[in-house]
Amino acid sequence: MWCHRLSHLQSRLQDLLKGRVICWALQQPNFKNLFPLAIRWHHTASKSLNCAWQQHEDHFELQYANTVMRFDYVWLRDHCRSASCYNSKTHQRSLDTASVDLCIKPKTIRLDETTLFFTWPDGHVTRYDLDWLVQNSYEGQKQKVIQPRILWNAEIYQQAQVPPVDFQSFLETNEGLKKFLQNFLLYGIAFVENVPPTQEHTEKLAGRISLIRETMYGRMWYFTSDFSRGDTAYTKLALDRHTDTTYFQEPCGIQVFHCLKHEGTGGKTLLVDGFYAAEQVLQKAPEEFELLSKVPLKHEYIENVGECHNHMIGVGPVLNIYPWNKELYLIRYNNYDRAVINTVPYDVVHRWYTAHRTLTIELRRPENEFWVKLKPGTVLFIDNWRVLHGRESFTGYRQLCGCYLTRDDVLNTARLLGLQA
Ligand SMILES: C[N+](C)(C)CCCC[C@H](N)C(=O)O
Ligand SMILES: O=C(O)CCC(=O)C(=O)O
Ligand SMILES: [Fe+2]
Repeated sequence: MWCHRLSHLQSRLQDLLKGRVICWALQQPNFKNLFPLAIRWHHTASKSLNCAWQQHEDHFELQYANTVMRFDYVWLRDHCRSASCYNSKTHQRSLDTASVDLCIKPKTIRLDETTLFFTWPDGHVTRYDLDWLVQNSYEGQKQKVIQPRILWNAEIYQQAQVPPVDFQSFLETNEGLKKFLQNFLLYGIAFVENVPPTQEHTEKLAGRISLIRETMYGRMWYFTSDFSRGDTAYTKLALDRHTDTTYFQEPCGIQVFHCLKHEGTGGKTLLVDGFYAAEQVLQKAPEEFELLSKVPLKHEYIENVGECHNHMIGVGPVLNIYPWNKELYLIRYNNYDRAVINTVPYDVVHRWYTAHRTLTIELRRPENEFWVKLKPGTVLFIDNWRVLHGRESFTGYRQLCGCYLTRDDVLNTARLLGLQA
């Protein structure tokens, strides 16, 4: 199962390398071979509809829209959309699933046009629209594109010439906002220009797409190299590529940076697409990719500076993938904040270090590094679940403001504007 998925991803790496949009949908297995030939199928009267179904002992099988689907009877009863089972105003289930007999089977099944009618033993009737079943079945879902992304290295990103969105159009038009979010979803980074260089305007910008995620650093943060907090970010030192807040159970979804002032040298920002690097690992060493996605580790933040006392711990693997389709959705990579490894037995930990090295080599390839000098007026949004950031050491006075955003609310805004997220 795992190997099947890996080879499928590998075969599309050529596309990735060219920086094209990729789809993460699984290949559909050939169900035809799974069934004996002597099955009595119910076919639709109209040939054009091209639908066939049959009632098995423990499941219902449907062929429609070039998809072979199998449904469990409890699942079917649980997804009844009748007025007594489902509130279509609130989109919430009213049916108590625990009241459904786990051995339930329909008494009768009938098809009328494009609607299936199931009559259950107690006389309750459920209707299913055929298209609804295709869209909501496991098999139908697997064929869907999940999140279109353009994985990038420096050249791919620069050649794409993604235009920054103007402050006014971002704030005042849905087109501007949508364009911005589209770029953000595709690349994991996006820029807004001509922003008045103040904390208030940065906050206004953030509020347009999401809720600000308040953390122990505050709601909006505003920092210089004064070591006011117990973290290297508050110094002039260089910071290697990393994602932030790896020590939260759910790392912050989005990071917003606005450089309000810099009188000095250095201080360029480094950006690296973590998903691009992970794909390289998947291609070159699939078993290492798998290990990085399976071994949980702790990250930790211990602070005792002045009035600030914090101790945060987050546990999870470096690569987080959805179990049902193996889509990578979150990279947790911060070598500064990685805690003592005590969740991994000795015979696995060495292989883990090897896998971590492979990923680090990919993340550090100069061709994967996109460097940019942040200037007052330009606000950078970073998908902290995908793109790593870092900075060059610097001299002089440098002032950065920004905030974290809740990921759910950014995606909510994107969906409301009609984007796939
Ligand atoms: C952005 N801001 C300056 C507020 C916080 C910096 C947090 C730094 C921490 N080591 C981490 O990577 O999470
Ligand atoms: O100073 C910078 O440019 C970024 C520092 C950093 O990594 C952070 O604040 O999360
Ligand atoms: Fe950071």
